[in-house]
Amino acid sequence: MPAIDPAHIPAKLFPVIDALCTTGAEVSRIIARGPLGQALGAGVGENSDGDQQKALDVLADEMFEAGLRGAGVRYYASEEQEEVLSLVEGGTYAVAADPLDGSSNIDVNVTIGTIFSIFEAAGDANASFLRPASEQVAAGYIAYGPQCLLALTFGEGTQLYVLDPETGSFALAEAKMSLPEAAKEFSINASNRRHWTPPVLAYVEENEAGAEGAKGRNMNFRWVGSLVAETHRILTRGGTFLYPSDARPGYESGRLRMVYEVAPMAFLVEQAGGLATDGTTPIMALTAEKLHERRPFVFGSRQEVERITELHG
Ligand SMILES: O=P(O)(O)OC[C@H]1O[C@](O)(COP(=O)(O)O)[C@@H](O)[C@@H]1O
Ligand SMILES: [Mg+2]
Ligand SMILES: [Mg+2]
Repeated sequence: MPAIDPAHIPAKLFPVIDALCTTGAEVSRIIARGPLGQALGAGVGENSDGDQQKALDVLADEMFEAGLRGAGVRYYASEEQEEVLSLVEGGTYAVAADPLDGSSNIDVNVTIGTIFSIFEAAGDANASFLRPASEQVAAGYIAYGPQCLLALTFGEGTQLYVLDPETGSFALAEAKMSLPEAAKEFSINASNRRHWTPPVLAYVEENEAGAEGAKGRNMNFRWVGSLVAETHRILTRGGTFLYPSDARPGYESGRLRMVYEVAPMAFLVEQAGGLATDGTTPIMALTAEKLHERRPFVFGSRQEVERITELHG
């Protein structure tokens, strides 16, 4: 039995998507065993961005690399690897991944995930990924939460699948996700308030003023610390997410990485009817210049993202 219902997946891409799902289901089983298995949240080193690596970051990276190699993928770029890995000579696709997103939540049983972006392989390893986000042929995330979910796009809407624990295969739950145009919730790491730029502070203050302010309605606040969980909530019931640039050293372009976090999430969000920008410019119009480069990231309900752009004007 394939690891995902093939009905809505382009045939050419099916082996790659099936490998991502097979691996995702295995990662999900390891996470579900938690402390009964190996110490998933233990620190084991540092990645090229200087982030601490947890045991599960490294394990998930190895598992996705092996799965994609088995599916004939040409190039694999990962948050956990300094350089692009060449997997299978002559392979058609290049896959970038954040194998384990939300590492700080591994030990506390809060939703974590895997994010991936797929391009057709280009002339060389780096050129396969350093290109406009609009050239992605597919993107998705797997959310390891109360349910194990997969959101997936091929540029014709965003599909939602759920891993059926009875069969071990992802089944279609929603053929076309639709992100509400108006938002009732916003998400930003509020502990960085003193470092924000004036437009970001102005947006948050508008939300805080609620019904008594210019906005004329109340906004609720949420911060999980897992981009995958945050994106899934916003795709489901609307909202906005901001990880802007701020005045901390090293945060000139925010925290999130363009190639394997920002670009794939932007593709999924826009295909569900939302907007995704760096504060002003649509992410899908941007091109990464370096594999691990960061980008300020703002996405979510259309009306809110437009308001944030206006405040930056
Ligand atoms: O530490 P902060 O500022 O809350 O940042 C949280 C953000 O960092 C991330 O955890 C980065 O991802 P990784 O766990 O893959 O490094 C995002 O999932 C999340 O949105
Ligand atoms: Mg991440
Ligand atoms: Mg990660």
